[in-house]
Amino acid sequence: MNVIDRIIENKKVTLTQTKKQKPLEKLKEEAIDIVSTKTKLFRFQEKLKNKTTQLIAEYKPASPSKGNISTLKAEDVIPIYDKNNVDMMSILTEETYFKSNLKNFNIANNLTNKPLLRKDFIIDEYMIYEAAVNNASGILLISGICPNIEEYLNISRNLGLDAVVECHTLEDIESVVDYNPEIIGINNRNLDDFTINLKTTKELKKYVPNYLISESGVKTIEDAKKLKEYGADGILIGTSILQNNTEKEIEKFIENLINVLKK
Ligand SMILES: O=C(O)c1ccccc1NCC(=O)[C@H](O)[C@H](O)COP(=O)(O)O
Repeated sequence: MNVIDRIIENKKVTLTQTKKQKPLEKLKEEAIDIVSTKTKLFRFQEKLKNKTTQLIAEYKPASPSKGNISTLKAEDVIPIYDKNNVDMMSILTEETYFKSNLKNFNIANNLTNKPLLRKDFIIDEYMIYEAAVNNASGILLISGICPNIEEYLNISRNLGLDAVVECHTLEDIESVVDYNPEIIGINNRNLDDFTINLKTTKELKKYVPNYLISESGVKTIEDAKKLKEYGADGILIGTSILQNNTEKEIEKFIENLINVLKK
């Protein structure tokens, strides 16, 4: 079994337990209540309308491809992202391989007003309602992993959540384009072998009908500049930000990223 299959199997088990504590119908009611009081919906799209490339900084303490990345806690990292003016944030909520969780998502929500993406492997509508209840602005739906992109896109839209539909190949895009996804995330990382190729964004840009977020594999400021030149509306970066050891180094890296993306 490869890592992705193991993540999904694991998620099925934890979801069964979570649903016992709070059944879907109850969660749906809570989500609908919360959404009805929200003044701002679809905040990712709102940001992506900007002419400059948006920086989405990710909180990701570990990953299957890198192992442990950072020992910094969400409460240390989110204020650094917030005060250094990243545009949006992505918070991993997968526990086993990425060592983060919904608790970190809530910590982030308490420490910033910026739009937050719930980054996880969404395999059940339950997880979308959970994102809404936890005040997410967006969720990730991965082509080839999400069981029903069309239905889940519609659930997200009804909840005022932006769905980033992640694709890695032209076939992935072709399989979702008829559902008119507002945002496509082009993953530069191949999830079968974890190799990175930033040109994936360049090659697939012309097939993306609306907004494009380029995900993964930015190591240097030069890499971010390239993705901007390829036409990304937003760039999602995790590892290379968090591999910096000190607050000062993280700040400097973000400042340099923003300088190239906002030029
Ligand atoms: O990052 C991984 O190793 C990984 C492995 C398997 C599935 C997903 C994975 N990453 C999820 C992501 O989408 C990235 O965290 C995100 O795009 C940021 O990437 P990076 O800047 O390379 O950390």
